[in-house]
Amino acid sequence: MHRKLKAPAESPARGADPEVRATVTAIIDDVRARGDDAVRELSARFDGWSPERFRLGPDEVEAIVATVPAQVLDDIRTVQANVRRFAEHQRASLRDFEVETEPGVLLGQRNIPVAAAGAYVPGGRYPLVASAHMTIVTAKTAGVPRVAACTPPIRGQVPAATVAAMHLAGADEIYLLGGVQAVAALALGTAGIPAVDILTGPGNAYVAEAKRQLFGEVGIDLLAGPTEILVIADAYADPFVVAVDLLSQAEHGPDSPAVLITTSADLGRQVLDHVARILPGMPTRDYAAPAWRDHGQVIVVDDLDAAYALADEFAFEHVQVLTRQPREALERMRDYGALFLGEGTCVSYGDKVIGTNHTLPTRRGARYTGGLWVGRYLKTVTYQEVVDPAASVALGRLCGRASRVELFEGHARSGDVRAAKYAGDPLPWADAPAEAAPPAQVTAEVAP
Ligand SMILES: NC(=O)c1ccc[n+]([C@@H]2O[C@H](COP(=O)([O-])OP(=O)(O)OC[C@H]3O[C@@H](n4cnc5c(N)ncnc54)[C@H](O)[C@@H]3O)[C@@H](O)[C@H]2O)c1
Ligand SMILES: [Zn+2]
Repeated sequence: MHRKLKAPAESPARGADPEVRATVTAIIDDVRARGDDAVRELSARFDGWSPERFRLGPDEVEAIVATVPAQVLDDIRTVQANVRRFAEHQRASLRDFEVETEPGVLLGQRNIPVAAAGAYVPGGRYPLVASAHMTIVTAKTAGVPRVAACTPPIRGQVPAATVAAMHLAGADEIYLLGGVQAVAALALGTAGIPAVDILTGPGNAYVAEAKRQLFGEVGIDLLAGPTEILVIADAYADPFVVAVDLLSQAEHGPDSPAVLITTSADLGRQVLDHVARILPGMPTRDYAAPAWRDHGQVIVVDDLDAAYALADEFAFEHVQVLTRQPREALERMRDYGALFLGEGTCVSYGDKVIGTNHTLPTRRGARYTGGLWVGRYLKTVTYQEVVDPAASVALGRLCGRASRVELFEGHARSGDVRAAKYAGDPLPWADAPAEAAPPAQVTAEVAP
């Protein structure tokens, strides 16, 4: 049982809205057909930006980095070190291995970095400096040799701190280009922007939909669309902190939902009061106010069991747990992009500084994936070798029988020839090809 102290004005978005889907298809088709000419026109139309070249040369990068204050550069280095350290631990958790599963049978696994990754760094509303760390540092930690990074100009201006972060993260190519046209160019390749093998990074609904439509022709990390926050709080939580944290994510954009699930109706009411008081004075209220009005919710539940169960149904990108025993959520919850345990941390730490990746699944993608991590830039591939002829004979006979059950005579013969070569098994089909009987299908009558 639960009741809503504040219901959303709009039901939560699931999947792309048809207008976004159609716009994105048209842009991708245009880039596919006309390459760089289309990219230039689209960038002019959506971002008022159509330079001779979208790629920044080394001198331009150097000049832009030189305009960034030293403290900002220092902080970028500190945060990138945090992201790199965590990514290195993740990399170390992935092993290449080879096992002898039976005498003479060697099976192995290797993790191979993709050759080229595209890193999308959002910048429509805010210069998302931190996204550069998340995609580029992580790709480089995985060992990706070529990382091509894109970010849009912001209202015709070069986002200098973002470019500095891209450069310090180790991007091999930096393009001032955003939106669907950037994603399509990276995925499909143009004369000026060579294609990549995987596209990664967060973005608005258009960018996320573009990745969805291009998936297959190019790899993607996950659909990391408009940010979501869900707070689980009991009577122990500080309602002021809860209100501040909910609004911290509502400011991402008017389509960013913020949801509180609480066991305390009293806390819920206090949070609503604080929000009403703080929101009008927020410099980012143009985004945060409609986000809260249309997508904000405060839900009261009977107990924490109900809170965890309901939170799993939301399967939100960020889940912050402000309860007496926050670590309990580790055992109790299944569906979230990232968990933030206790008052000592918050989603903003994850977004900006702490070192876990902020590129996370939205719109219930957390049911089937976690966020971006070093493993996304690696392909886990397998190999095999049989070094004992006796083992190949046993496998060859097994393969012959197993393949004939499936009526795959050609597959069966690859097993037969090895059993013949190493153990002298007869090859009736080779000696008398015309007389070989067709295999009998294994079927059963099923009573109606
Ligand atoms: N899920 C995550 O991990 C995560 C992390 C950080 C940020 N985000 C999200 O990233 C998003 C960033 O969005 P943003 O808009 O600021 O930057 P963005 O870079 O994603 O998108 C800006 C681009 O969108 C294109 N665009 C805008 N309106 C368009 C239209 N009507 N038709 C076609 N193209 C259009 C423009 O080309 C522009 O360059 C936010 O929604 C934020 O919540 C998500
Ligand atoms: Zn955020």
